[in-house]
Amino acid sequence: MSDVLLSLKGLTKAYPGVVANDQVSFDIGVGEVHALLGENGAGKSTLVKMIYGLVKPDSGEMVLNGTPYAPAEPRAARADGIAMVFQHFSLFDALNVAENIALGMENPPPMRDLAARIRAVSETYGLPLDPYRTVGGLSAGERQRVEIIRCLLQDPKLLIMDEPTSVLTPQEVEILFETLRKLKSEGTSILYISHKLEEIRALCDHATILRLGKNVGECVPRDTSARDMAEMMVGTALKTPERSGRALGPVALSIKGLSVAAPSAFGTALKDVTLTVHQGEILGIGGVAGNGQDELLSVLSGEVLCAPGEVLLHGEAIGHLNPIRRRKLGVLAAPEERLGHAAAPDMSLTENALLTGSVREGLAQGGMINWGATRRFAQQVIEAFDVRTPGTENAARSLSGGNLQKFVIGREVLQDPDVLVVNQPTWGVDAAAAAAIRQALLDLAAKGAAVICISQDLDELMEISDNFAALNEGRLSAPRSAEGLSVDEIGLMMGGAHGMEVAHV
Ligand SMILES: Nc1ncnc2c1ncn2[C@@H]1O[C@H](COP(=O)(O)OP(=O)(O)OP(=O)(O)O)[C@@H](O)[C@H]1O
Repeated sequence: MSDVLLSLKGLTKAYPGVVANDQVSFDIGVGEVHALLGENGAGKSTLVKMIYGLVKPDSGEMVLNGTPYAPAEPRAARADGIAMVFQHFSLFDALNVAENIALGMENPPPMRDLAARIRAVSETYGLPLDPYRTVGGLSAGERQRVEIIRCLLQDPKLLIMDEPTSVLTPQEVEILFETLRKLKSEGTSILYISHKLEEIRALCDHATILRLGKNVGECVPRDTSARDMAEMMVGTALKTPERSGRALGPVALSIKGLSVAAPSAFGTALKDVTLTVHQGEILGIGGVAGNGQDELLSVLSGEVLCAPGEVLLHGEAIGHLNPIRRRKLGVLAAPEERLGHAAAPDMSLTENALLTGSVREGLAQGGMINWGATRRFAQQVIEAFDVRTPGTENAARSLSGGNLQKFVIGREVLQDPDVLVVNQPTWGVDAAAAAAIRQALLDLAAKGAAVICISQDLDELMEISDNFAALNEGRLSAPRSAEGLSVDEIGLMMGGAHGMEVAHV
């Protein structure tokens, strides 16, 4: 094996009710792309937060380049050559790229010099980016480039990436991988967290697998099948979602020629959207993030209102009805942003269950909340969707990303919707849980519900959809039967790579 850059020895970190990392040890080599795999809640984020100085281990030690390493804060980690690109970007929409990058620097150089350095790094690493563009106008992939370039300006020895490809198109993933391969060839090590096992097989030299906070094995991804890796994470054999033959019923929900102005300066206007979904149908809607997905969900859920006849439910006009009134009629939605939109981070799971469940589950009557029933409903969601948490009174914020996602989807599915609209239902969810969520959507459709599944995961859409349409700059393509649709055809429906340039590394 190559020289060791970072050695983790017996790292342990406990939270109330759960040992997030239990005696985790492994080495990351110089110039190695090392994958960190594990189910939701296995402890991956906790581990990288310890490396990046955001969380202090209860016990154990780290050795960086032969020297004891115990960063008290991220600034210390950065000074020692550790950089991290987070799942959620922390950028200011109203500022330009260079200004955003300057904000994160201890001693930013004059703007012109910084812009020149950004240009140089972006050219060297094949990540085209104009330093003077306003961040609010950038696609998700371009925003990620800002974060990556911010890291590369520090000349890191170890770059940590948490789920970097979940916001990218297939073309953008290729560009990112070229960049990472170049970094590796220069001796930079990369610690790479992802649930996308085929991507790990294509990119990573080595993988460490965590289960319930423990290191349960290592493998060479190239020589291990995705299925075997998934089974190592879960400890049992994996089930592939099964779709039973379903006959589609009458039209459940429809929109005809709907145009809606952009909700904010950086939002997307919906343009002449026409959509029909039948009872028993899963309509998959693909597209690159930021092409009107949130806006479409808001129009369907009732967060954004329109003229009554612009949205029809079983032929009845509902465009003017707010989310509560639509819920009463059976139109439920689970938005993409789980912390802050789908769930209130500081509220308990019980309180979050009440937020969307009160109407259909009868949890509040005559102005009084029935907390017993609410708790039972939250518990039911936890059990049915295998949400790993100590209990219903835990704050939504304390759940790992994937577990909160399971809660958010489960909470809607269990309310027996007539029409369910979901956006990125398995975002950040591990393979086994993603399969369970997809199966739940298929089962719901099999019972006669109409499901609209907005997602950037094309494999997911192909696995569960009956019909497929793509959103591109607020326009929805005509739907096509998902059966036999090729990736190239889908790419064309999505409008290509959204102004992306091919990397010239
Ligand atoms: N701040 C916290 N307070 C309480 N519990 C926490 C906290 N952070 C993490 N945990 C718990 O520690 C465990 C490990 O969580 P972690 O976020 O590290 O998992 P993960 O492998 O990154 O999961 P995912 O793939 O879903 O992001 C989980 O059970 C989680 O609920």
